[in-house]
Amino acid sequence: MADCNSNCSDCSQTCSDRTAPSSFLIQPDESTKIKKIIGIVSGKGGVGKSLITSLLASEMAKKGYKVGILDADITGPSIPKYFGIHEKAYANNEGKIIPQVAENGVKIISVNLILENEEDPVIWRGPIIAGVVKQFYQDVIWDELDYLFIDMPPGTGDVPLTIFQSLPIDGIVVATAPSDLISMIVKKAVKMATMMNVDVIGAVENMSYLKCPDCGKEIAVFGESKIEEIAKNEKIDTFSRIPIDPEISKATDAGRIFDIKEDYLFDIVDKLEII
Ligand SMILES: Nc1ncnc2c1ncn2[C@@H]1O[C@H](COP(=O)(O)OP(=O)(O)OP(=O)(O)O)[C@@H](O)[C@H]1O
Repeated sequence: MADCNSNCSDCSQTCSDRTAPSSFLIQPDESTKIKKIIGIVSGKGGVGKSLITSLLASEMAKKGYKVGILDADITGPSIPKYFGIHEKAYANNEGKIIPQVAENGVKIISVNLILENEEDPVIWRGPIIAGVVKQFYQDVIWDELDYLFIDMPPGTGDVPLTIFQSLPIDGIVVATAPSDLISMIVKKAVKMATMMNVDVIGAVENMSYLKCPDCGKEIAVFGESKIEEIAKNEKIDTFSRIPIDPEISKATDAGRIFDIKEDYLFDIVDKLEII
């Protein structure tokens, strides 16, 4: 503009500087270089989002990538337990947080690594929780990562919204389970991502079936799989199914999720390599 004095506070013109939407994106520490940030979302808690996050991270680490997990499920953190981590994260001289590193090399930050007692409940209001998640991105020394997976809080509320607005998320993986209720709520999560201009990389149906150990027949314990229908309706081109597998509960209870041999998520993993 011809008569612009660069001081918007004493100018009433409606120029492009004033109308351009301001970005809420936050920056990580200057030593941090993250190539891809992937959120794992679910419309509803209890579908196995943390399991899917842990399996994806472990598969990518197995392929030789540098991987981190930011456990943003602040009120229900399960990631450290799945990787057998009980030590605390600590701060360096500059007050930056050093994440814990699992046996398979995956770097992890979670509220459970900073609470005095991992059984203590987190009774914080939304803005405080969102602030902690932002700190886990800004103030953690992640160094160089090929993939940072974010175990998002369930639902489409205040905290997931803040994460979508503040972190440069490259794509999401949607966690679901074979139930009508969950399928309906999944659509909300997908719509939220679309409204935030975030790509949906794929969907995973957890507890999709149980394989009979004697005859190999697939039993639809929680009802027939809905994943193909969801993928078609929501135009998601990649999906995987995880069965109910006693090896999974054994591995998570033992803190050794990286011992799971079956690559149930290979379709999603392949896609993550090319996005
Ligand atoms: N497919 C599965 N087979 C066997 N056990 C499973 C399976 N999925 C989840 N589990 C077990 O259920 C428990 C809860 O899983 P997980 O933490 O992933 O889900 P959640 O925290 O309830 O859900 P979300 O992370 O979506 O809020 C874990 O102990 C896990 O081992």
